[in-house]
Amino acid sequence: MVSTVLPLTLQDVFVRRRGKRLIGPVSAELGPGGLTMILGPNGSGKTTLLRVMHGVERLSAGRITWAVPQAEARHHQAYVFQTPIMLRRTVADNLRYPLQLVGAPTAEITEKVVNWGARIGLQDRMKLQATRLSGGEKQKLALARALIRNPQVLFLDEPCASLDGASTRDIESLLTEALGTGTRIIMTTHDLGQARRLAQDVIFMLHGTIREQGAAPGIFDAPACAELAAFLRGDIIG
Ligand SMILES: Nc1ncnc2c1ncn2[C@@H]1O[C@H](COP(=O)(O)OP(=O)(O)OP(=O)(O)O)[C@@H](O)[C@H]1O
Repeated sequence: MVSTVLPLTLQDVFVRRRGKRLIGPVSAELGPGGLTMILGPNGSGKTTLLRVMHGVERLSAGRITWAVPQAEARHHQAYVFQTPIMLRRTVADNLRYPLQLVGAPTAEITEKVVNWGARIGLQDRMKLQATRLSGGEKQKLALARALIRNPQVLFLDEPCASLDGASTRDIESLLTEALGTGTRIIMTTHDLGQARRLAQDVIFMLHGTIREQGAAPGIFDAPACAELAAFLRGDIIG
């Protein structure tokens, strides 16, 4: 897949709510390809930054631009929340829904739903209410529902929080496959092992600003700032 929506550029972005600065100033450019991991302590602004990039957080100042108009860029993005939101419908219907929204042909929908149901190991539970799945199964379904439309850019907010090792491995496999087909991934995690396994580059947030940014694995082995070094050691910072 060749990305047409990237690069994504943030220029002096601020988000303020009720007199409090959540993030800012933040400037960054994200080019095509690869996985950017946003790291930082609780409250450092990771989720806010992700939501800003996805265009669902109102800016107080600054600019966000894509290579195409923002409305068009939105069509090529998907966002997976930390707590997966299931439609109160069957597993198959959850997979079908994003394809129906874009008016995909019925034969294509059927084929993709069967294919993705099998890829996430739910082929025997396609008629089960999605709300009855386990946490790990729900998160895999949420990810499949995001990937089924083959987005150019995928945002994920802590997709493996509170999942066990097996579910985390399954999710990471799906992400690696998506990367292989050209999907640009931007995500947050508190799991430093996962960050090292997946990241091609890192944005380290502290107090609402990007404190450090750089390519992996170098940034893990030789962080420039003391705060990132401490964070990677597992020290409590912030
Ligand atoms: N709508 C809002 N109004 C006021 N404050 C908010 C709002 N949304 C977020 N915040 C605050 O902004 C700060 C950044 O929040 P954010 O969720 O982006 O951090 P985070 O790095 O993702 O944290 P965590 O690791 O705990 O998920 C926090 O102090 C949070 O309480």
